[in-house]
Amino acid sequence: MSRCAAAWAGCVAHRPGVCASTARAHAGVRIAASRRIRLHCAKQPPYSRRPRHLHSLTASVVGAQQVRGAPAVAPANLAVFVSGGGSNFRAIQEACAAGVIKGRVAVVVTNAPQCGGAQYAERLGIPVLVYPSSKSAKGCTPDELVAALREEHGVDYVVLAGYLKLIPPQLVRAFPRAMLNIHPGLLPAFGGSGLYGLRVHSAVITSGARLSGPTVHFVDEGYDTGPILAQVSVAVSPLDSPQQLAARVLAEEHKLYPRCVAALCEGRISWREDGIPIMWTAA
Ligand SMILES: Nc1nc2c(c(=O)[nH]1)N[C@@H](CN(C=O)c1ccc(C(=O)N[C@@H](CCC(=O)O)C(=O)O)cc1)CN2
Ligand SMILES: NCC(=O)N[C@@H]1O[C@H](COP(=O)([O-])[O-])[C@@H](O)[C@H]1O
Repeated sequence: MSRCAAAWAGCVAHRPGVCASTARAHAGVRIAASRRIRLHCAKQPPYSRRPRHLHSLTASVVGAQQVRGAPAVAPANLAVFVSGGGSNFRAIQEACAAGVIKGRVAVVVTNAPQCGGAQYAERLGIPVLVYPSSKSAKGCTPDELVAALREEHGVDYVVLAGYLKLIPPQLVRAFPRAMLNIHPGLLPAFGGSGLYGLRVHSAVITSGARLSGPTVHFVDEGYDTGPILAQVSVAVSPLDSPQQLAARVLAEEHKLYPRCVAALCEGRISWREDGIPIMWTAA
């Protein structure tokens, strides 16, 4: 077994062999009824870099008449990164199962194989990879992780959901404008190294701020410095405990994140010339 395959086997937290890769048929699809979706069509990434599940926008002809309708595209393959309880992962998984997100969770990545998110993935039969390696768990190298996500699992988009380690530059570069994170504060405030989980809520309360809330942003090489996609505000009382504020913010996360991932999978995000993303809703 090659080092890489061995690494893949080694970095599969629960069992070797994973191969849900995707021989997804690209049935001929209908031309998008662009009039139905007010999509500000910014420059799309070059065809070769467009997510595979959006490649197959070809016309299908029924009889003599060309049929026009919403594009029937294959569901996007998602990689979800977790470190803790996994409630955001669960919200995304449930939204995929309900058809709210046109995607499927193809693989989960964690630095903590015993965490609640990884255990939930195992119960659903979703492969779990370990990144990075730690004293207690052998994981992938950055290059092995990129190869596993791209080649083994055919991942189109990466979704960080309570993941607490730095995503390496190799992975950031491999998924341009295709990797999201959710932060439990209103970036750019209350973000960056050392600010995660309850620490964010403690800092907000200590500051006396009266508003907080989740931020969904694209991921770049720094902690919480990528372009912001969406935010929701939550009232803060000076009498709040960090746990009370965390619960209110988390409830909004579970609504906001699936909406953002759905927009990403449906191509309903365009980009301002200066690199600010804009999320559009279907008409
Ligand atoms: N390249 C990127 N990687 C990650 C990002 C990102 O924006 N770019 N976001 C984080 C998630 N996050 C906030 O949303 C975050 C997570 C963790 C930390 C942090 O300070 N971590 C500690 C280690 C914590 C631990 O091991 O328990 C640290 O690095 O010292 C800050 C922000 C995910 N990755
Ligand atoms: N900076 C990263 C960070 O603090 N992420 C936060 O960790 C929690 C994970 O909960 P979950 O594991 O139940 O989804 C969520 O509140 C998420 O915003």
